[in-house]
Amino acid sequence: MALRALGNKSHALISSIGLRNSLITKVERNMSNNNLHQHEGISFHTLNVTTPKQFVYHVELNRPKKLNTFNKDMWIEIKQCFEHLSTNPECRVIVLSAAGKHFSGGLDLTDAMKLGQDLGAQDDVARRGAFLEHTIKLYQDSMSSLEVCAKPVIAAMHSGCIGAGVNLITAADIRYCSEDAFFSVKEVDIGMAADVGVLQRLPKIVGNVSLARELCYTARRFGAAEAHNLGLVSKVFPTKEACVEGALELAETIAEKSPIAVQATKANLIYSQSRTNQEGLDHIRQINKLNLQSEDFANAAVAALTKEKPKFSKL
Ligand SMILES: CC/C=C\C=C\CC(=O)SCCNC(=O)CCNC(=O)[C@H](O)C(C)(C)COP(=O)(O)OP(=O)(O)OC[C@H]1O[C@@H](n2cnc3c(N)ncnc32)[C@H](O)[C@@H]1OP(=O)(O)O
Repeated sequence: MALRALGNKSHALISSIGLRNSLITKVERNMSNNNLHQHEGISFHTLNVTTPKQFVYHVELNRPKKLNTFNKDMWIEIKQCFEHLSTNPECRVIVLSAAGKHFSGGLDLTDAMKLGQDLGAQDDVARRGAFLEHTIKLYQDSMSSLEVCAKPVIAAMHSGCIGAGVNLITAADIRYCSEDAFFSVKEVDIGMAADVGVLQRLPKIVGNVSLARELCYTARRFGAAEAHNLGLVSKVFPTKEACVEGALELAETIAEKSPIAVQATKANLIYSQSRTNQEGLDHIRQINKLNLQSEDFANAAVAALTKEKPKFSKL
C-alpha cells in the first residue's frame, strides 16, 4: 500500500504536531497585546507586516525565494495575522500583496511531501483520516481568515497567482492586479480537487458559473485582462508598484470612513451573499438597531451637513 510504504514514523508525527502546537501558542502569546510590530520579526517568518498609512496595515507574503508558496508556517501565520488584525483597533483596512517575482506559486510541493511522510507514519486509515481532517481544516481556516476578518481586505496581485494563491485572493473583499498578473486554479493539475475555498467563492465572484467551472476543470492560465473581464479583479494597473499604491490609496479612503459603518457593511455583505434578501435585511436590522445609536452616525451626519471631514474613534 502506497501510504504504508512511507513507513511507520508515528513518533516523528507526534513530535511534529507538538512542535506546531507550541509554535501556535508562541505566536498567540506574542500577538496578544495588540502590538504586532514589536513582535512581528519574531512572530512571522512568512509575512511582512507594516503600517504605511494611519489605520492601514500592509501584509506581504514574504517567501520570495520560494515564490511565496504555502508551507506549514505560512498557513498558520496567515490565520494568526488576520485574526489579530480583525480585533486590532489600530487597523481599519488591510492590503495584501506579495514580495518577489510572483504573488504565489500555490502549495509548496516540497513541504507537501513532508505532509505525505507524516501521513504515512500513521498505520491506521481512521487516524490518517483524522490527521488530514485536522490539516485541511487548518488550511481552510487560514484562507477564510480574510473573509472572517472584520476589516476589509484588498488583495493586490502581480505575476503568478497559482492554486492556493487563487484560493487566498477569492477570500479578500476587493482584488486589484497588475498587467503582468496571471492566474490558474491549478489543483486538478496536481491530481486533487481544490479544497480551501476557490470552488465555493470563485463562481459567486465571477457570476459566470460556466466559465468558473471551465477554469476549475482545466487549470487553464488566464491573464489580467480576462480576470478583469470576468470580474475577478476590479482594476488593472500597469505595474506591481502602481497596483500596490492603488490598493493603499483605496485603503486610505476606506480607513477615513466610520469603522462602525465599514465593519457592519462587510459583516452584512458576507452574511447576505448566500442567504435570501429577507435574511440579509433581518441581519442588518439587528446590527443597525445598535449602530444607529453610535456617535459615528451622529458625527458623520453632522459632518455631511457642515461639509467637514469627520473623525472617528478607534473600534
Ligand atoms: C490541503 C491542500 C491545500 C491546498 C492546496 C493547494 C493546491 C495548489 O496550490 S495547486 C498549485 C501548486 N503549484 C504549482 O503547481 C506551481 C507550478 N509552478 C508554476 O506554475 C511555475 O513554477 C510558477 C509558479 C508560475 C513560476 O514560474 P517561473 O517564474 O518560470 O519559475 P520556475 O522556473 O517554474 O520555478 C522556479 C523554481 O521554483 C520551483 N517551484 C515552482 N512552483 C513550486 C511549488 N509550488 N512548490 C515548490 N517549488 C516550486 C520550481 O520547481 C523551480 O525550482 P528549481 O529548483 O529552480 O528548478
